[in-house]
Amino acid sequence: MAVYTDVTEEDLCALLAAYDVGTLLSYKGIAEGVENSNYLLRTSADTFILTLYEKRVNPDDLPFFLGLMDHLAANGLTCPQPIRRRDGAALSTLAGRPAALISFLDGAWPRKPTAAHCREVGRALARMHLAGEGFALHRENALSVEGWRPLWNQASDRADEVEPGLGAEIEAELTRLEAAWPAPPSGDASADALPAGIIHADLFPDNVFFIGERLSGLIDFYFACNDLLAYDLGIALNAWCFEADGAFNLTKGMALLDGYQSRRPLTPAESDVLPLLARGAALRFLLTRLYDWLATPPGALVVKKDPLEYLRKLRFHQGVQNASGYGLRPAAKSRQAQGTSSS
Ligand SMILES: Nc1ncnc2c1ncn2[C@@H]1O[C@H](COP(=O)(O)OP(=O)(O)OP(=O)(O)O)[C@@H](O)[C@H]1O
Ligand SMILES: N[C@@H](CCO)C(=O)O
Repeated sequence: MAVYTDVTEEDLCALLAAYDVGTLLSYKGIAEGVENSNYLLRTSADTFILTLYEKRVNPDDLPFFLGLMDHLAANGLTCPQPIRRRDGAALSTLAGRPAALISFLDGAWPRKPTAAHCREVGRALARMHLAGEGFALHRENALSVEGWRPLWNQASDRADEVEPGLGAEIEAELTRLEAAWPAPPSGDASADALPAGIIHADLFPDNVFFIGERLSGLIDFYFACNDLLAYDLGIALNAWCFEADGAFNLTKGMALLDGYQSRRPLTPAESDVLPLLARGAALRFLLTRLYDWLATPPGALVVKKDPLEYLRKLRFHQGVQNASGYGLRPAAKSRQAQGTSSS
Protein backbone atom coordinates (compact mmCIF):
# COMPACT_ATOMS: atom_id res chain seq x y z
CA MET A 1 0.00 0.00 0.00
CA ALA A 2 1.09 3.54 -0.28
CA VAL A 3 0.38 5.40 2.87
CA TYR A 4 3.83 6.26 4.13
CA THR A 5 2.73 9.16 6.30
CA ASP A 6 -0.13 8.91 8.78
CA VAL A 7 -2.30 11.93 9.42
CA THR A 8 -4.53 12.55 12.41
CA GLU A 9 -8.12 13.74 12.19
CA GLU A 10 -7.15 16.79 14.20
CA ASP A 11 -4.39 17.77 11.74
CA LEU A 12 -6.69 17.15 8.82
CA CYS A 13 -9.49 19.33 10.21
CA ALA A 14 -6.96 22.10 10.86
CA LEU A 15 -5.73 21.78 7.27
CA LEU A 16 -9.22 21.85 5.76
CA ALA A 17 -10.01 25.03 7.67
CA ALA A 18 -7.59 26.79 5.29
CA TYR A 19 -9.76 25.78 2.30
CA ASP A 20 -13.30 26.48 1.30
CA VAL A 21 -14.27 22.81 1.04
CA GLY A 22 -16.76 22.19 3.83
CA THR A 23 -16.09 20.11 6.92
CA LEU A 24 -14.56 16.66 7.18
CA LEU A 25 -16.99 13.73 7.16
CA SER A 26 -14.55 10.84 6.67
CA TYR A 27 -11.10 9.97 5.38
CA LYS A 28 -9.18 6.84 4.54
CA GLY A 29 -5.77 5.93 3.17
CA ILE A 30 -5.64 4.66 -0.41
CA ALA A 31 -3.75 1.41 -0.73
CA GLU A 32 -2.76 1.82 -4.39
CA GLY A 33 0.27 3.62 -5.76
CA VAL A 34 3.88 3.37 -4.73
CA GLU A 35 5.21 6.90 -4.78
CA ASN A 36 3.16 9.21 -2.55
CA SER A 37 0.69 8.90 0.34
CA ASN A 38 -2.90 9.40 -0.80
CA TYR A 39 -6.07 9.81 1.21
CA LEU A 40 -9.66 9.84 0.05
CA LEU A 41 -11.52 12.63 1.85
CA ARG A 42 -15.25 13.18 2.06
CA THR A 43 -16.39 16.58 3.23
CA SER A 44 -19.78 18.20 3.56
CA ALA A 45 -19.10 19.80 0.14
CA ASP A 46 -17.50 17.10 -2.04
CA THR A 47 -14.97 14.26 -2.36
CA PHE A 48 -11.25 15.03 -2.65
CA ILE A 49 -7.86 13.40 -2.81
CA LEU A 50 -5.22 14.53 -0.36
CA THR A 51 -1.68 13.78 -1.51
CA LEU A 52 1.36 13.97 0.73
CA TYR A 53 4.51 14.07 -1.37
CA GLU A 54 7.11 11.48 -0.43
CA LYS A 55 10.74 10.61 -1.17
CA ARG A 56 10.97 10.78 -4.96
CA VAL A 57 9.22 14.11 -5.33
CA ASN A 58 11.47 17.13 -5.12
CA PRO A 59 9.45 19.89 -3.42
CA ASP A 60 10.92 22.38 -5.92
CA ASP A 61 9.05 20.51 -8.67
CA LEU A 62 5.62 20.86 -7.06
CA PRO A 63 4.74 24.20 -8.68
CA PHE A 64 5.46 22.52 -12.05
CA PHE A 65 3.23 19.51 -11.33
CA LEU A 66 0.35 21.45 -9.84
CA GLY A 67 0.58 24.23 -12.43
CA LEU A 68 0.59 21.61 -15.18
CA MET A 69 -2.67 20.08 -13.97
CA ASP A 70 -4.26 23.52 -14.08
CA HIS A 71 -2.82 24.21 -17.54
CA LEU A 72 -3.94 20.86 -19.00
CA ALA A 73 -7.44 21.18 -17.56
CA ALA A 74 -7.70 24.73 -18.91
CA ASN A 75 -6.77 23.33 -22.32
CA GLY A 76 -9.46 20.69 -22.38
CA LEU A 77 -7.80 17.61 -20.87
CA THR A 78 -9.79 15.87 -18.16
CA CYS A 79 -7.50 15.52 -15.17
CA PRO A 80 -7.58 16.35 -11.47
CA GLN A 81 -6.94 19.92 -10.43
CA PRO A 82 -5.36 21.28 -7.28
CA ILE A 83 -7.80 23.01 -4.98
CA ARG A 84 -6.65 26.47 -3.90
CA ARG A 85 -6.61 27.50 -0.28
CA ARG A 86 -8.38 30.66 0.76
CA ASP A 87 -5.02 32.44 0.58
CA GLY A 88 -4.68 31.33 -3.06
CA ALA A 89 -1.91 28.77 -2.48
CA ALA A 90 -2.17 25.24 -3.89
CA LEU A 91 0.40 23.74 -1.54
CA SER A 92 0.12 23.08 2.17
CA THR A 93 2.23 21.27 4.76
CA LEU A 94 0.84 18.32 6.69
CA ALA A 95 2.66 15.93 9.03
CA GLY A 96 5.91 17.52 7.92
CA ARG A 97 5.28 16.82 4.25
CA PRO A 98 4.28 19.04 1.35
CA ALA A 99 0.63 18.28 0.65
CA ALA A 100 -2.06 19.21 -1.85
CA LEU A 101 -5.80 18.79 -1.98
CA ILE A 102 -6.82 17.56 -5.43
CA SER A 103 -10.20 17.23 -7.11
CA PHE A 104 -11.58 13.69 -7.31
CA LEU A 105 -11.82 12.08 -10.72
CA ASP A 106 -14.64 9.59 -11.37
CA GLY A 107 -13.91 6.24 -12.94
CA ALA A 108 -11.58 3.32 -12.30
CA TRP A 109 -8.42 2.12 -13.96
CA PRO A 110 -8.75 -0.94 -16.20
CA ARG A 111 -7.45 -4.13 -14.62
CA LYS A 112 -7.50 -5.92 -17.98
CA PRO A 113 -6.83 -3.38 -20.71
CA THR A 114 -8.37 -4.17 -24.10
CA ALA A 115 -7.49 -2.85 -27.54
CA ALA A 116 -10.39 -0.40 -27.15
CA HIS A 117 -8.80 0.97 -23.98
CA CYS A 118 -5.46 1.24 -25.79
CA ARG A 119 -7.00 3.27 -28.60
CA GLU A 120 -8.51 5.69 -26.05
CA VAL A 121 -5.19 5.95 -24.24
CA GLY A 122 -3.40 6.75 -27.51
CA ARG A 123 -5.90 9.52 -28.20
CA ALA A 124 -5.65 10.91 -24.70
CA LEU A 125 -1.86 10.89 -24.80
CA ALA A 126 -1.85 12.90 -28.02
CA ARG A 127 -4.41 15.27 -26.52
CA MET A 128 -2.19 15.72 -23.52
CA HIS A 129 0.84 16.48 -25.70
CA LEU A 130 -1.17 19.10 -27.57
CA ALA A 131 -2.72 20.53 -24.40
CA GLY A 132 0.75 20.87 -22.86
CA GLU A 133 1.81 23.36 -25.51
CA GLY A 134 2.30 26.81 -24.08
CA PHE A 135 2.87 25.65 -20.49
CA ALA A 136 5.29 28.22 -19.12
CA LEU A 137 7.27 26.07 -16.68
CA HIS A 138 10.02 23.63 -17.62
CA ARG A 139 11.21 20.47 -15.92
CA GLU A 140 14.07 18.30 -17.18
CA ASN A 141 13.40 14.57 -17.23
CA ALA A 142 15.48 13.32 -14.32
CA LEU A 143 14.78 9.76 -15.45
CA SER A 144 15.94 10.11 -19.04
CA VAL A 145 19.20 8.68 -20.34
CA GLU A 146 21.47 10.86 -18.16
CA GLY A 147 19.64 9.68 -15.06
CA TRP A 148 19.95 5.97 -15.77
CA ARG A 149 23.62 5.39 -14.95
CA PRO A 150 23.50 7.10 -11.52
CA LEU A 151 20.53 4.86 -10.71
CA TRP A 152 22.32 1.82 -12.08
CA ASN A 153 25.43 2.60 -10.02
CA GLN A 154 23.31 2.24 -6.90
CA ALA A 155 21.90 -1.15 -7.88
CA SER A 156 24.53 -2.84 -10.06
CA ASP A 157 26.41 -4.66 -7.26
CA ARG A 158 23.31 -6.59 -6.30
CA ALA A 159 21.56 -7.02 -9.67
CA ASP A 160 22.57 -10.67 -9.99
CA GLU A 161 20.71 -11.42 -6.75
CA VAL A 162 17.53 -10.80 -8.74
CA GLU A 163 18.61 -12.88 -11.75
CA PRO A 164 22.04 -14.32 -12.49
CA GLY A 165 23.62 -12.41 -15.40
CA LEU A 166 21.30 -9.43 -15.02
CA GLY A 167 24.17 -7.08 -14.16
CA ALA A 168 26.10 -7.75 -17.38
CA GLU A 169 22.95 -7.56 -19.49
CA ILE A 170 21.93 -4.18 -18.09
CA GLU A 171 25.45 -2.79 -18.33
CA ALA A 172 25.68 -3.72 -22.02
CA GLU A 173 22.24 -2.32 -22.82
CA LEU A 174 22.84 0.91 -20.93
CA THR A 175 26.11 1.45 -22.77
CA ARG A 176 24.38 0.88 -26.13
CA LEU A 177 21.51 3.23 -25.33
CA GLU A 178 23.80 5.96 -24.01
CA ALA A 179 25.62 5.90 -27.36
CA ALA A 180 22.48 5.79 -29.53
CA TRP A 181 20.06 8.05 -27.62
CA PRO A 182 18.89 11.13 -29.55
CA ALA A 183 20.40 14.43 -28.50
CA PRO A 184 18.26 16.53 -26.13
CA PRO A 185 15.64 18.72 -27.80
CA SER A 186 17.28 21.87 -29.15
CA GLY A 187 14.33 23.89 -30.40
CA ASP A 188 15.58 23.10 -33.93
CA ALA A 189 12.68 23.15 -36.40
CA SER A 190 14.29 21.02 -39.15
CA ALA A 191 12.37 18.07 -40.60
CA ASP A 192 14.40 15.44 -38.76
CA ALA A 193 14.23 17.22 -35.38
CA LEU A 194 12.21 15.21 -32.89
CA PRO A 195 9.21 17.09 -31.47
CA ALA A 196 9.51 17.75 -27.75
CA GLY A 197 7.17 19.13 -25.13
CA ILE A 198 5.38 18.14 -21.97
CA ILE A 199 5.20 14.38 -21.46
CA HIS A 200 3.35 12.39 -18.77
CA ALA A 201 6.22 9.89 -18.42
CA ASP A 202 4.26 7.34 -16.35
CA LEU A 203 1.08 6.64 -18.31
CA PHE A 204 0.43 3.16 -16.94
CA PRO A 205 -3.05 1.62 -16.67
CA ASP A 206 -3.31 2.67 -13.00
CA ASN A 207 -3.02 6.29 -14.09
CA VAL A 208 -5.86 6.26 -16.62
CA PHE A 209 -9.47 6.15 -15.50
CA PHE A 210 -12.37 4.78 -17.50
CA ILE A 211 -16.11 4.61 -17.08
CA GLY A 212 -16.88 1.52 -19.12
CA GLU A 213 -14.74 1.89 -22.24
CA ARG A 214 -14.93 5.69 -22.16
CA LEU A 215 -11.79 7.29 -20.84
CA SER A 216 -12.72 9.61 -17.98
CA GLY A 217 -9.33 11.19 -17.33
CA LEU A 218 -5.62 10.92 -16.59
CA ILE A 219 -4.05 11.17 -13.13
CA ASP A 220 -0.63 11.21 -11.49
CA PHE A 221 1.44 13.86 -13.23
CA TYR A 222 4.32 13.51 -10.78
CA PHE A 223 6.83 12.28 -13.35
CA ALA A 224 5.71 14.79 -16.00
CA CYS A 225 8.54 16.74 -17.59
CA ASN A 226 9.86 18.15 -20.87
CA ASP A 227 11.15 15.48 -23.21
CA LEU A 228 10.61 13.92 -26.63
CA LEU A 229 6.90 13.39 -27.22
CA ALA A 230 7.53 10.01 -28.85
CA TYR A 231 9.30 8.81 -25.69
CA ASP A 232 5.91 8.99 -23.94
CA LEU A 233 4.54 6.68 -26.64
CA GLY A 234 7.43 4.30 -25.97
CA ILE A 235 6.44 4.27 -22.29
CA ALA A 236 2.76 3.71 -23.11
CA LEU A 237 3.54 0.83 -25.52
CA ASN A 238 5.44 -0.85 -22.70
CA ALA A 239 2.77 -0.24 -20.12
CA TRP A 240 -0.34 -1.14 -22.16
CA CYS A 241 0.48 -3.52 -24.99
CA PHE A 242 2.13 -6.55 -23.41
CA GLU A 243 0.23 -9.53 -22.10
CA ALA A 244 0.80 -11.19 -18.72
CA ASP A 245 2.80 -13.96 -20.43
CA GLY A 246 5.25 -11.33 -21.73
CA ALA A 247 4.04 -11.35 -25.37
CA PHE A 248 3.61 -8.07 -27.21
CA ASN A 249 0.01 -7.70 -28.45
CA LEU A 250 0.21 -6.19 -31.93
CA THR A 251 -3.53 -5.44 -32.01
CA LYS A 252 -3.19 -3.32 -28.89
CA GLY A 253 -0.06 -1.64 -30.24
CA MET A 254 -1.88 -0.77 -33.45
CA ALA A 255 -4.88 0.53 -31.53
CA LEU A 256 -2.74 2.71 -29.26
CA LEU A 257 -0.72 4.13 -32.16
CA ASP A 258 -3.79 4.65 -34.36
CA GLY A 259 -5.50 6.43 -31.49
CA TYR A 260 -2.47 8.66 -31.00
CA GLN A 261 -2.15 9.44 -34.70
CA SER A 262 -5.83 10.29 -34.98
CA ARG A 263 -4.94 13.43 -33.05
CA ARG A 264 -1.24 13.89 -33.66
CA PRO A 265 0.39 12.06 -36.60
CA LEU A 266 3.99 11.07 -35.93
CA THR A 267 6.73 12.64 -38.05
CA PRO A 268 8.94 10.26 -40.09
CA ALA A 269 11.81 10.96 -37.67
CA GLU A 270 9.61 9.97 -34.71
CA SER A 271 8.51 6.75 -36.42
CA ASP A 272 12.14 5.85 -37.10
CA VAL A 273 13.25 6.37 -33.54
CA LEU A 274 10.26 4.71 -31.81
CA PRO A 275 11.91 1.28 -31.33
CA LEU A 276 14.91 2.93 -29.67
CA LEU A 277 12.69 5.05 -27.42
CA ALA A 278 10.53 2.06 -26.45
CA ARG A 279 13.70 0.17 -25.61
CA GLY A 280 14.96 3.03 -23.45
CA ALA A 281 11.59 3.24 -21.73
CA ALA A 282 11.83 -0.47 -20.85
CA LEU A 283 15.30 0.08 -19.38
CA ARG A 284 14.09 3.09 -17.38
CA PHE A 285 11.37 1.07 -15.63
CA LEU A 286 13.66 -1.94 -15.24
CA LEU A 287 16.16 0.31 -13.42
CA THR A 288 13.70 2.08 -11.12
CA ARG A 289 12.00 -1.20 -10.27
CA LEU A 290 15.35 -2.90 -9.66
CA TYR A 291 16.49 -0.05 -7.43
CA ASP A 292 13.24 -0.18 -5.44
CA TRP A 293 13.31 -3.97 -5.27
CA LEU A 294 16.75 -3.90 -3.65
CA ALA A 295 16.22 -0.79 -1.51
CA THR A 296 12.78 -1.58 -0.04
CA PRO A 297 13.20 -3.24 3.36
CA PRO A 298 11.37 -6.53 3.96
CA GLY A 299 7.97 -5.90 5.57
CA ALA A 300 7.58 -2.39 4.09
CA LEU A 301 3.93 -1.56 3.43
CA VAL A 302 4.27 -1.25 -0.32
CA VAL A 303 3.79 -3.76 -3.12
CA LYS A 304 7.11 -3.98 -4.95
CA LYS A 305 6.91 -4.07 -8.74
CA ASP A 306 8.68 -6.85 -10.60
CA PRO A 307 11.83 -5.60 -12.40
CA LEU A 308 12.07 -8.74 -14.53
CA GLU A 309 8.78 -7.91 -16.28
CA TYR A 310 10.73 -5.05 -17.84
CA LEU A 311 13.74 -7.21 -18.68
CA ARG A 312 11.43 -9.38 -20.81
CA LYS A 313 9.98 -6.27 -22.48
CA LEU A 314 13.46 -4.92 -23.12
CA ARG A 315 14.47 -8.15 -24.84
CA PHE A 316 11.40 -7.90 -27.07
CA HIS A 317 12.33 -4.35 -28.15
CA GLN A 318 15.87 -5.43 -28.95
CA GLY A 319 14.40 -7.54 -31.76
CA VAL A 320 12.12 -4.82 -33.20
CA GLN A 321 13.57 -3.44 -36.45
CA ASN A 322 11.12 -0.65 -37.12
CA ALA A 323 7.92 0.86 -35.75
CA SER A 324 5.68 -1.42 -37.83
CA GLY A 325 6.79 -4.04 -35.27
CA TYR A 326 4.53 -2.15 -32.82
CA GLY A 327 1.67 -1.86 -35.31
CA LEU A 328 2.49 1.65 -36.55
CA ARG A 329 0.99 2.43 -39.94
CA PRO A 330 0.88 5.64 -41.94
CA ALA A 331 -1.38 8.19 -40.24
CA ALA A 332 -3.78 8.39 -43.18
CA LYS A 333 -4.23 4.61 -43.24
CA SER A 334 -4.77 4.42 -39.52
CA ARG A 335 -7.45 7.12 -39.78
CA GLN A 336 -9.23 5.26 -42.59
CA ALA A 337 -9.14 2.06 -40.54
CA GLN A 338 -10.72 3.82 -37.59
CA GLY A 339 -13.36 5.37 -39.80
CA THR A 340 -13.09 8.51 -37.68
CA SER A 341 -11.84 12.00 -38.08
CA SER A 342 -9.70 13.49 -35.35
CA SER A 343 -12.62 13.91 -32.97
N1 LIG B 1 -7.68 12.74 -8.45
C1 LIG B 1 -7.98 11.48 -8.15
N2 LIG B 1 -9.25 11.06 -8.26
C2 LIG B 1 -9.59 9.80 -7.90
N3 LIG B 1 -8.71 8.90 -7.42
C3 LIG B 1 -7.43 9.25 -7.32
C4 LIG B 1 -7.00 10.55 -7.69
N4 LIG B 1 -5.67 10.62 -7.46
C5 LIG B 1 -5.29 9.42 -6.97
N5 LIG B 1 -6.35 8.59 -6.88
C6 LIG B 1 -6.33 7.22 -6.35
O1 LIG B 1 -5.13 7.01 -5.65
C7 LIG B 1 -4.36 5.97 -6.25
C8 LIG B 1 -2.90 6.31 -6.20
O2 LIG B 1 -2.69 7.57 -6.84
P1 LIG B 1 -1.37 7.87 -7.68
O3 LIG B 1 -1.29 6.94 -8.85
O4 LIG B 1 -1.33 9.33 -7.96
O5 LIG B 1 -0.29 7.52 -6.58
P2 LIG B 1 1.24 7.32 -6.69
O6 LIG B 1 1.71 6.83 -5.36
O7 LIG B 1 1.85 8.57 -7.22
O8 LIG B 1 1.23 6.11 -7.70
P3 LIG B 1 2.17 5.53 -8.84
O9 LIG B 1 2.67 4.30 -8.24
O10 LIG B 1 1.22 5.26 -9.99
O11 LIG B 1 3.20 6.57 -9.18
C9 LIG B 1 -4.92 5.83 -7.65
O12 LIG B 1 -4.81 4.53 -8.19
C10 LIG B 1 -6.40 6.19 -7.42
O13 LIG B 1 -7.08 5.07 -6.92
N1 LIG C 1 4.57 3.01 -13.11
C1 LIG C 1 5.77 2.65 -12.38
C2 LIG C 1 5.63 2.88 -10.91
C3 LIG C 1 5.34 4.30 -10.56
O1 LIG C 1 6.44 5.09 -10.76
C4 LIG C 1 6.09 1.18 -12.60
O2 LIG C 1 5.17 0.42 -12.94
O3 LIG C 1 7.24 0.79 -12.42
